[in-house]
Amino acid sequence: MMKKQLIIVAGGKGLRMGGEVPKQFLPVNGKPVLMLTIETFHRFDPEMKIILVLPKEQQAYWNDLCVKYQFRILFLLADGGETRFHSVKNGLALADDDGLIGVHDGVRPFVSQEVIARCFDAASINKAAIPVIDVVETIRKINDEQSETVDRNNYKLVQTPQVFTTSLLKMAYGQEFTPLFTDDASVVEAMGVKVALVEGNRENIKITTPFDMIIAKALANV
Ligand SMILES: Nc1ccn([C@@H]2O[C@H](COP(=O)(O)OP(=O)(O)OP(=O)(O)O)[C@@H](O)[C@H]2O)c(=O)n1
Ligand SMILES: C[C@](O)(CO)[C@H](O)COP(=O)(O)O
Repeated sequence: MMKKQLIIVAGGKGLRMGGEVPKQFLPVNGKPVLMLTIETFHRFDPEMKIILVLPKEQQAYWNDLCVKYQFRILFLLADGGETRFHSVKNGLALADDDGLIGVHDGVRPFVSQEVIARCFDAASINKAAIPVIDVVETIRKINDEQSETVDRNNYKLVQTPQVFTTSLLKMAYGQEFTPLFTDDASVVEAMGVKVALVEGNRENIKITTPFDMIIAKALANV
């Protein structure tokens, strides 16, 4: 079996959430979101090496939270960067060179064990795998002043964890940044590598806005 590593990115500003406390530290079910996310992956594989990316200025607060909540899962800490791309790159610098590596948003605590397994299994065969779900609403494309309905069957919503062979991801993150790199698959694809799609889970929301916190609290009680 291939060795597994994981980068959890929580280095963003959370501007769309707003508020004083960064969204990854907001409590859901009595615990900071980020702890729920880390626990989910530790449950999947307690041997997995976890690299957590956090803004430098939040690291002391996080360490205090770990003491307060008696959080015992081990992780390495890397500094957040200017964009998600730069945060992942900082995390990758602490990763070993071999095996598989996943990248997961710290604010997606509800990824299922089945989806994590599916992503790692597919990546062990295809080198690159990401979870996606169907679009459940009609999509409209805006063209200047006009707009038109497009066929939603041509689109998928993309989630994390996005899993790759570590050698491939390290090579991909050696490329120069472009704003089109909004996830890890887009970075790998820029090298001409095909990414396999596996089924994600609808609960695997990215907690982005205050509305998502309402959903998160409801999901935690299901
Ligand atoms: N410079 C950045 C930007 C984003 N992220 C992480 O990437 C994930 C997805 O980003 P998103 O949820 O959209 O977070 P923010 O960029 O923080 O949100 P916003 O755009 O509202 O400021 C989050 O876990 C976020 O912390 C990161 O590690 N470093
Ligand atoms: C990586 C991601 O979660 C895939 O859906 C997403 O692109 C990150 O969110 P952002 O708003 O683009 O930072």
